[in-house]
Order: sequence, then C-alpha cells, then structure tokens
Amino acid sequence: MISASDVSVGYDGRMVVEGAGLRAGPGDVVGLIGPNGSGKTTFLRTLYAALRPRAGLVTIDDRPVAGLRGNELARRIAVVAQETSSDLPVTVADLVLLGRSPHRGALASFDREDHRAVAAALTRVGARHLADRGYHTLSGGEKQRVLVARTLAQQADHLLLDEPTNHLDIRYQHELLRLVGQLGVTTVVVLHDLNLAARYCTTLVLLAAGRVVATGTPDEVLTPDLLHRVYEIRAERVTVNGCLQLVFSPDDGAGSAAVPVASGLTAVPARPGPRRARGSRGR
Ligand SMILES: Nc1ncnc2c1ncn2[C@@H]1O[C@H](COP(=O)(O)OP(=O)(O)OP(=O)(O)O)[C@@H](O)[C@H]1O
Repeated sequence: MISASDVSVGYDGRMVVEGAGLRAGPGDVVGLIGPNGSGKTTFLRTLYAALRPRAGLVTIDDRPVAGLRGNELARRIAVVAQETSSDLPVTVADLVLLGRSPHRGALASFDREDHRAVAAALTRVGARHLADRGYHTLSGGEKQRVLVARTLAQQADHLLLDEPTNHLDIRYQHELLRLVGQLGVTTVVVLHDLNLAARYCTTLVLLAAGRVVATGTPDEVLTPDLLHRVYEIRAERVTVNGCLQLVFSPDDGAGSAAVPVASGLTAVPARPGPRRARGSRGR
C-alpha cells in the first residue's frame, strides 16, 4: 500500500503540487492524469522519494518512504521514469540484470536465478530477442519495454511508471498496460491517454494546476463536464466491449466557456481511499 496525504512539493520555493493525496492498495492500478504541467511527474517523483515534499507524508505500508534507503527502497519500489536514457555501452541483458542488484549483497555476484529472472522479464515484454543488443542502439519503444523488463526483474511490490506508453506502438501500449494490471503489484502510473486510463486503471486521480480535482473510478472521473473544465475539450462517452471509452472533439467555443480550475475546483469529491472500479476494467 502506498499512500500520500496532503503533499505539497515544488522547485526553488515555488509549489507546483499542493495538498495532493492518493492511496493505492495491493493490485490497484492508480492512474495519475491531468493536463501538461499539472504536476503529475512532480507528484510521482515525490512518491518514490526523488523529491522531498514541503508538507505532507508519503508512506509504504505505513512506513515513511523518506526513511527507506538504497536497496530497501529498491526492493519496495520499481520506477520507470520519463525520458530515462542511457548512452552507456551496456547490453540489454546487463541493464535488466541491474534490476537484480537490490536482491544481492554489495559484493555478491549474480547467479543463475538472476539470469533466469532477466530472461523471464525480457520474454514478458516481448524483448527476449534484444538481450544481446546494446541498449543505446534500441528504438524508443524497444528501450521503454526493456526498462519495464528491468522493473519486473527487480520484483518490487510497488511499481511507479511515468508515461510508460510513450514511444510504444498501439499494440504494445495495450500489451504493456495489460501486463502491468496482471502483475498484481501496487501501481501508480502517469498517463496522458484517457482511453488507456479508462481501460486499465482501477482508480484515477485527476490533477489540475497542482491540485487533485477528482479521485474515483474511471466512470466517476471521466465525465464530459469535468473533462471540459480541466482540458477544455469536448468528450463523448461510449461503451466498447463493456469498457468506458471517450471520443474527443475540439471545443469550438460554442456554449459555456471552460471554467478555470486553478482555484482548486473539486468536481468529484477526492476520497482518501480509492475504490476499485469493478467492471470498468475491460481487458
Ligand atoms: N526540475 C524542475 N525545476 C523547476 N520547475 C520544474 C521542474 N520540473 C518541473 N517543473 C515545473 O513544475 C510544473 C509541473 O511539472 P510536471 O512535470 O510535474 O507536470 P506534468 O503534469 O508531469 O507535465 P507533462 O504532462 O507536461 O509531462 C511545471 O510548471 C514545470 O515547468
């Protein structure tokens, strides 16, 4: 269980996230959504202690995340950050092997079990054939899948992903998020694609101008009214194979102007404990 309450965090004294909270329990896939610059990455980085909040608390199973160090933190949380790049001349297999480090003592070498875990992780993301390639020679989508494989090899029970579908073609976008859901680990994922969020997330946390304006199931959060207020876009809800999906069209300016949300409008009450969106997870 990862929990954040009343988190305020920013850069150089400027707060970009204020009073934000979320809770993700075992098996939950919590989607962090919101417009560009709304604070999703900043909030996510606070969850894995890369940023220290000015106020509020982040805990993993009731232990402050700020108190976890090194391998202990890495055994609890695996991260795929945005724009992770490496020009180091390491092979894909060696990069994924690094995910095993938290399970080894400082001087212990990797053993057969580690290499098996690497092969299994690469197979799960469809990248087994890339094992001997230099990581720096891969395409953006191939790199993304390899980074996810590294988190699988890490076998942490919390997974934090920042736009993991970036660079992936449509098939792998779905395969990756379906895989994430099947892992059964506590997941928080930043997503821009609201239809992927609707399909694969159990709970959504919608940020606007650094504040949580809604928390709930995809069905509760992805309402045309709220999306219009936050994104200034028109959205129509349709159901495809039992799953909520959205069809967007630009706001032509007709009708009411978008309501600014910077004041912290709460369209759907932000609940401390997200509910599982039963039935809305159309795998
Ligand atoms: N290292 C930094 N130093 C100063 N300001 C930053 C830094 N990183 C982000 N910001 C600012 O914080 C705000 C929130 O950025 P953040 O990346 O968290 O938003 P986001 O919702 O993830 O955006 P996007 O959807 O565009 O990726 C933005 O105004 C951004 O310019």
